[in-house]
Amino acid sequence: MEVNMEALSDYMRGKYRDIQEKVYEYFKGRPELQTPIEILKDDHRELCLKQLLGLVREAGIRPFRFVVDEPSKYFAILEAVGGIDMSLGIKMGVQYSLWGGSVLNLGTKKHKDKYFDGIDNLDYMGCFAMTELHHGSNVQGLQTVAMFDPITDEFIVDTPNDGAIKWWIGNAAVHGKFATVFAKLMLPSHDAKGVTDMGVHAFIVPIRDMKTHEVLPGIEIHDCGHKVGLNGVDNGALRFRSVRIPRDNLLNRFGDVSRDGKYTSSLPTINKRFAATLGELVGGRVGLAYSSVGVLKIASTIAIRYSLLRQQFGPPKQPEVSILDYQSQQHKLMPMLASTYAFHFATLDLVDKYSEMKKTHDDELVGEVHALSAGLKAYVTSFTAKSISICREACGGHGYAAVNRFGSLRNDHDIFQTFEGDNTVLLQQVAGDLLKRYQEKFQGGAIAGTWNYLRESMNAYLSAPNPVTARWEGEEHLRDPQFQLDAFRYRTSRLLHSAALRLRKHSKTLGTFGAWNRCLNHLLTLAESHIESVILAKFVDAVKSCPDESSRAALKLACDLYALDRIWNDIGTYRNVDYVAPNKAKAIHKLVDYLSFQVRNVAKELVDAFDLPDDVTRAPIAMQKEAYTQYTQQVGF
Ligand SMILES: Cc1cc2nc3c(=O)[nH]c(=O)nc-3n(C[C@H](O)[C@H](O)[C@H](O)COP(=O)(O)OP(=O)(O)OC[C@H]3O[C@@H](n4cnc5c(N)ncnc54)[C@H](O)[C@@H]3O)c2cc1C
Repeated sequence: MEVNMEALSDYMRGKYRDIQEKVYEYFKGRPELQTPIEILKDDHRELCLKQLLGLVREAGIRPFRFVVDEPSKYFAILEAVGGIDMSLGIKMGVQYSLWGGSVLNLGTKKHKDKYFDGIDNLDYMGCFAMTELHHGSNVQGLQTVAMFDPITDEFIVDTPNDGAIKWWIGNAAVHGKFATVFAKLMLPSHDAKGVTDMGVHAFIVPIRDMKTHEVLPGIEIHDCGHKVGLNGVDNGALRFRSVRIPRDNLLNRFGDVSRDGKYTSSLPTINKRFAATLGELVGGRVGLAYSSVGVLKIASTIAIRYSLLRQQFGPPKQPEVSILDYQSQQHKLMPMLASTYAFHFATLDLVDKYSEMKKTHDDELVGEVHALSAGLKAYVTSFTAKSISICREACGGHGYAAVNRFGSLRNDHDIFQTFEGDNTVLLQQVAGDLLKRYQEKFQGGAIAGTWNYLRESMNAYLSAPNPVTARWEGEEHLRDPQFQLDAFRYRTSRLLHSAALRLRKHSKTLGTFGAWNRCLNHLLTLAESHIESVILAKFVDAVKSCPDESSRAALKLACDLYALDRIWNDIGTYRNVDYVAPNKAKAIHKLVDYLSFQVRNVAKELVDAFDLPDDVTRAPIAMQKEAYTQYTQQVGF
């Protein structure tokens, strides 16, 4: 199959390739800003700061203005910067999406006026201090307090016990001047308790002197130390002892305190305010899902370029064959390549939806972006984390040389599964959301947006599988997107329906919490199944919309492989309920192997279309010219 490379690259490029190229060009021209393979933690942190300063002050790329106004552009910069050094991507994310984003999204005009320029030009380096030693995922369990003092018109921020020490806070150990601190807002009251807890709010707390950079009185900061990866980011732990901040430092978009100590909010309950506050922070998740695809592109590009080059064994008296010609290598790498494409389109769509949500604040879209960002972040980052190890192994011994990148990619990316919401916790939000929609459906309500498909597939599920189609095994049928989508959706509907029944049954004896835990693995499978369905639907659309015929054909191969590989991975489920008869299961398996072989034949083109220059992939074994020579030179020959 001949693929029109220009057309395919164009289709994949997206609107913001120019700014990504500007990032690549800048770092190409500044070799002293390249992160060396071996670097000490403290040097890495300083280098990472220099990289960020260079990007903003020298290259003139100012990401902050895009955080709210043009998020797609912001995420494109984030992806490119992450390709330079993932620590840089995360440091930039801490500065602009977390610290900056909290000021813009949780604060009001007075905060924007006061802090925007300093955050933008990096004079005001800042932190996002949510996690505590004892509480990460359970944000409502945070214990830091901010007590209002009506006499001085200030809040007094305190760490009441060791468990409440803020932990893991990016930019805190060395560079941060400010922190957005999440704390329980306490107001003095006239009842027996003497205080009222208004729930978790965000406050701007200066942590270092603007001129001397000394840590301010009442604040104690320690370094969280050397980490498994991302050592260019200075994560620190903070303790507050009666630190006074002006009342104005409360980020007061969702709740405010007046001069005389009265609390006002447009939202009626602590839970609603908490949900609104956390809801404003989904941008971080969108960014991680999107950047994780960027990492997967780099890892799969290195592994596939090398697998095309590398030759081992062959038929007797004939030249050796490329290792990508082995079925086992195709099995490791081709479904991964297909998934990378699938995730590319799904996360681009998420970014578009997020940008739209930021403009319209439409309620339906807000709900959709929340569930989708949680699901995609969890699903994609888990997949990428596993894939990097597969890539390393697929490249044999040379995959283990640090210069070929898999070690740092794996170590730096690993934590994507945990921060901005632990994946297991996020998937539960997706499952909870699906159950809510399910109940709404049975109460006669409408199912819209991403969940739309459940309307039909739930009905299909509730009637028995069709014994005739269960036997259809022709390639045309198996490659029909309708069959693939129906199969994915059938599985989700089945898991959803059975989860709802099981939860109802167990909650009678175990209560809601106990029943949820009893069904937890089932619920996680449900969430993953839903996300896979959403991803497939986006991929199918992307194939259809591709204007160039040859690119469309290559994408269709990848899409079919993505779909059938997933069905094959879960074939037990389909067989158990006779959705797929034995002959069909066998045909699916054969077709997955055949499609892997077909995708192998366009693997070079599919990888090239990611358009990652050699100075971004950087692994010598994956250079597009003279890879072996560059590799030997690397070690000194
Ligand atoms: C490098 C790094 C940088 C970070 N940067 C920041 C930062 O700048 N600011 C900030 O505020 N925080 C930051 N964090 C903290 C990060 O957000 C938290 O680590 C994350 O939210 C997870 O919380 P936890 O570590 O307490 O994990 P836990 O919640 O304790 O999770 C531990 C395990 O328990 C499981 N678990 C927890 N709850 C459930 C449940 N309900 N059901 C099933 N399983 C469950 C999880 O799946 C996980 O496997 C950072 C962390 C790291 C490591």
